[in-house]
Amino acid sequence: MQPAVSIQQLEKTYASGFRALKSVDLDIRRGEIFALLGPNGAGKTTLISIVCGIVTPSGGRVVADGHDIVRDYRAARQKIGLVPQELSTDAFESVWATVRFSRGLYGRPRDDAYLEGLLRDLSLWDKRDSKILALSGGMKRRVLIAKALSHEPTILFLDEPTAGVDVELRHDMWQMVRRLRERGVTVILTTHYIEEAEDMADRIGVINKGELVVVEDKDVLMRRLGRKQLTLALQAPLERIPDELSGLPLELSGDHLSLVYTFDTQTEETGIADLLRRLGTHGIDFRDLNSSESSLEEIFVGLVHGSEGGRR
Ligand SMILES: Nc1ncnc2c1ncn2[C@@H]1O[C@H](COP(=O)(O)OP(=O)(O)OP(=O)(O)O)[C@@H](O)[C@H]1O
Repeated sequence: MQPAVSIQQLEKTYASGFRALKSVDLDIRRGEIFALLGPNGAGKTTLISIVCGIVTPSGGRVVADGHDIVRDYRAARQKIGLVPQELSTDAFESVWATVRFSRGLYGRPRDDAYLEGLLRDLSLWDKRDSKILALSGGMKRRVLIAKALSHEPTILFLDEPTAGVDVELRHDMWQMVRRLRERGVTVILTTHYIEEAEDMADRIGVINKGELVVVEDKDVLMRRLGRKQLTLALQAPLERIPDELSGLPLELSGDHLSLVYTFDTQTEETGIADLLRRLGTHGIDFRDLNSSESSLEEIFVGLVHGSEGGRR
């Protein structure tokens, strides 16, 4: 099946000479929720701005729903909805006029029933006659989403959707994203909140300094890169790890009361049986043990550090 968005060798060097994207290749599958994760300045906004036709690429090619975003700009743009970080809309217009106008901009025929449903879904129906100017920040954000969906796009971009958003809106937003996916809409969101990607995404792409460091199914990413830690609560404080055990991935806690053993979830042999036997030989007794998995956050930090030395 043709991908919803196909990005090939995408390059962006700004007029300042800054290279914001370095040969990015990425296919977004139809109907998936894709999270583009990366620290500030990584190139997330640049990437989506190019796909949405706001920023001109310096090289490479992007095809959105079968349309080349440069050669076939209007057709491509009609398929795409963008919820930007900032509101740039006519403050003196009413909510209703704003979404109707927005739909018209993309050449879609008038469909008041669709727009009514959209505003109801976003709890904006009661505010339809209010001027944007008079709305609260959260309500303005909802208007941005309504505008982005006014022309029934098949691909929706959300740029940092929940930065500075209250819990209720965040909840409504995720419900809406799931509903959109059920209808076959592809959703691409950028975020630097790991939990957001962890909660929402089917796949995750990590971008750092203009390079796509990894693209993976969320579950696979967490499994592949996940590490586990086994913490042993000791019976008695241990002054230091015996030399014979120093080759193991073992750390003594600051209070000398627990040992932490780190192992890979991928390997067949965790080495735990061996560890426990050797601890026994050294007379190190423990009263409790528990294991924990690394979070996506730890994986992310590891990836970003790992890419710092150069290309992978
Ligand atoms: N018009 C511009 N001219 C020069 N450099 C720019 C321009 N726009 C962005 N940049 C630089 O490109 C880099 C990537 O910016 P971008 O906004 O794409 O990052 P981001 O990952 O979206 O970060 P954030 O989460 O902070 O929005 C940054 O270092 C930024 O300073």
